[in-house]
Amino acid sequence: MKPTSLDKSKIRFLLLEGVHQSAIDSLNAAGYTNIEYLKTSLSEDELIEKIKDAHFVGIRSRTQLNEKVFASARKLLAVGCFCIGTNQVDLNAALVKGVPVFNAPYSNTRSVAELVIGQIILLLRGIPQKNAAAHRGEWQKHAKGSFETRGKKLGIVGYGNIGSQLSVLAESMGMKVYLYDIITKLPLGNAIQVGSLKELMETCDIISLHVPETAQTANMIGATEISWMKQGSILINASRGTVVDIDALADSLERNQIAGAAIDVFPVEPRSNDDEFISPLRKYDNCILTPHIGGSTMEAQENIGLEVAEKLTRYCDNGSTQASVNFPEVALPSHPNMHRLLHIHENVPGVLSQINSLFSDNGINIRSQYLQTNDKIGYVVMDIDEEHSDIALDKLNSVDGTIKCRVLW
Ligand SMILES: NC(=O)C1=CN([C@@H]2O[C@H](COP(=O)(O)OP(=O)(O)OC[C@H]3O[C@@H](n4cnc5c(N)ncnc54)[C@H](O)[C@@H]3O)[C@@H](O)[C@H]2O)C=CC1
Ligand SMILES: O=C(O)CCC(=O)C(=O)O
Repeated sequence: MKPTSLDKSKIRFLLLEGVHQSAIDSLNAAGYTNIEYLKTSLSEDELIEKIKDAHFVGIRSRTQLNEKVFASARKLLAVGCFCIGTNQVDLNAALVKGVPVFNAPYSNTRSVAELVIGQIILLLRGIPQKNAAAHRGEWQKHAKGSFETRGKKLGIVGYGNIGSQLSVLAESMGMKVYLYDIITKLPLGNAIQVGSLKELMETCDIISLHVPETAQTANMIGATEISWMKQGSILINASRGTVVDIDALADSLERNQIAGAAIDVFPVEPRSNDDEFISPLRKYDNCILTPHIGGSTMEAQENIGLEVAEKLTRYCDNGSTQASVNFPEVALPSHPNMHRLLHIHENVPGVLSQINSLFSDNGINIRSQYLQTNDKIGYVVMDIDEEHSDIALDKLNSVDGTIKCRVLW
């Protein structure tokens, strides 16, 4: 097998936040062994230092890849988010630097949905309080405030991959499912889409949040929205910490307006397992607090490791950007016996014609050409004969608006 243009042993991966061993195994199997593996995330300063030499960086939800960090990422080719959410990455800063970002949009969705089902059962039975009391030596044997899930109304905010799976699981236990989403959805089973968040919050016994972190979802559930909830209802958040105003939730628990809550994600989360978790919710026994582990099962983490490592490998070996969250998507066939040029450029008029003229002026025959653009950048891939590779790369680097350029063989 011929090597790729960059010697694989020199391609450096920085994997943070203890991504699953399956990612390392997959990269090794593809010939990538230059891997720095850390169990924790890094502070901005540490990250700026480490990322300087990395061609690929793999993170989970804690590592913040902002514009300042990208500015020092001189060699960075791509980012792998070993999770669903990509809000921790400045996707635009990555884009304009010519760095595609990949994630794993499905692998942990079932794990989150299952956790929420468990939380609903526990909260409806008042188990968190009874459990805490038993640990203190108290015996609270009574049925007051304990309910079955059957017949209860579950309101799902954000009916995507997680919300819709939760819907199916909840219906199988006899719950009535309502949903609110900014997009008209095909409700699964007998679920009913309602027209407003207010209607959902006023109707349901349990509200579970499954929206991404966006400008629109920031503090989406504040004091006003919580005041719409029925007396004795339940709030669950396994989406992002920015979605719920924690002080407003604490106030509602303090006043016993809602019967309980389960919160997996927080506006500020400890950077490592050695740091203290600080939250006003700690004092409420009827609030299940989990350390952002909605998607943390062995099955999900193993699958995520494989999925994202494969996406990074495919981009490195073949140039394919399929399923990237920020980049023009180009799905590429293999390129046996040819050299492949990857050119990322600012999306301004005339780049392609400049490339084509430079190539024709220099007798470079383009065997195949693929182009995709978005509003900011263009990504053109060309397969050419080996003998023209050096001159072609040289010419491509002289094209106005070039952001990044490399060759694969
Ligand atoms: N706790 C954990 O460990 C995990 C948390 N997550 C979080 O869960 C989120 C949801 O995941 P998926 O279901 O896979 O995402 P998804 O993209 O499949 O679904 C999100 C849904 O929310 C809807 N939505 C967006 N903005 C909205 C708004 N303002 N109001 C109402 N609906 C809105 C979208 O239309 C979409 O249907 C992720 O973005 C991630 O932040 C994901 C995995 C694990
Ligand atoms: O496992 C993680 O670190 C984060 C999981 C998550 O929140 C996600 O997949 O979006």
